[in-house]
Amino acid sequence: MDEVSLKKIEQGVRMILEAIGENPEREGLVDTPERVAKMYKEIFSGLEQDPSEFFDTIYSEDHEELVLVKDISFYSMCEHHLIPFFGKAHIAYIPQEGKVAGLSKLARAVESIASRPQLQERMTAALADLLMNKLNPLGVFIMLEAEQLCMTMRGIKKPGTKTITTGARGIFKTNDSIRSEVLLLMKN
Ligand SMILES: Nc1nc2c(ncn2[C@@H]2O[C@H](COP(=O)(O)OP(=O)(O)OP(=O)(O)O)[C@@H](O)[C@H]2O)c(=O)[nH]1
Ligand SMILES: [Zn+2]
Repeated sequence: MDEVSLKKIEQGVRMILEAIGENPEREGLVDTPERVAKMYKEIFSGLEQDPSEFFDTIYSEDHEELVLVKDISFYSMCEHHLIPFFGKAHIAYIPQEGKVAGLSKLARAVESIASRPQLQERMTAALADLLMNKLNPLGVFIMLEAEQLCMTMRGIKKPGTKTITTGARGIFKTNDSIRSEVLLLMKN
């Protein structure tokens, strides 16, 4: 995000503050537009990234069994209301042809795909498709569990509700016992 874009955000935030009846020049708020612009640059940084690059280096490892990284925490921004949804991502795949990703790259992909205006379903599918494309595994299974603040702190106001989304590809779509196994491991 360049200087011009940051200034645009600052102007927008100043207008919002005025519109809600606040004084953007008062001491506590005077630096707020600049802070918010910096914050947006950070939390939307995924828009300037291509998460597929995290999988340009893959390892050759003779492991054709399940790999599961669970409880990857994430924060994203609901694109309908621009307030956060946040929770945990669980990522499972079964490599084939010895193609294995560095484990941290799975968490980097979550971070990058979360760091843009998002919907939980799209984020889930994007992770599943990314791993299918880059690793060509036997299958991928993604689960995201999140609290959507637009449902809990405003609107219908149902604190404690959680949204769970899954994305199954390859063998996880066709083989019930492998799917059950991964679901059990994710929920334990
Ligand atoms: N499917 C899906 N819906 C989402 C997600 N995040 C927010 N929403 C929903 O997007 C919808 C937007 O509905 P609108 O009627 O356009 O907006 P609204 O008047 O603010 O709706 P309420 O939230 O019901 O007050 C709401 O039902 C939200 O719960 C998401 O990640 N996935
Ligand atoms: Zn929302």
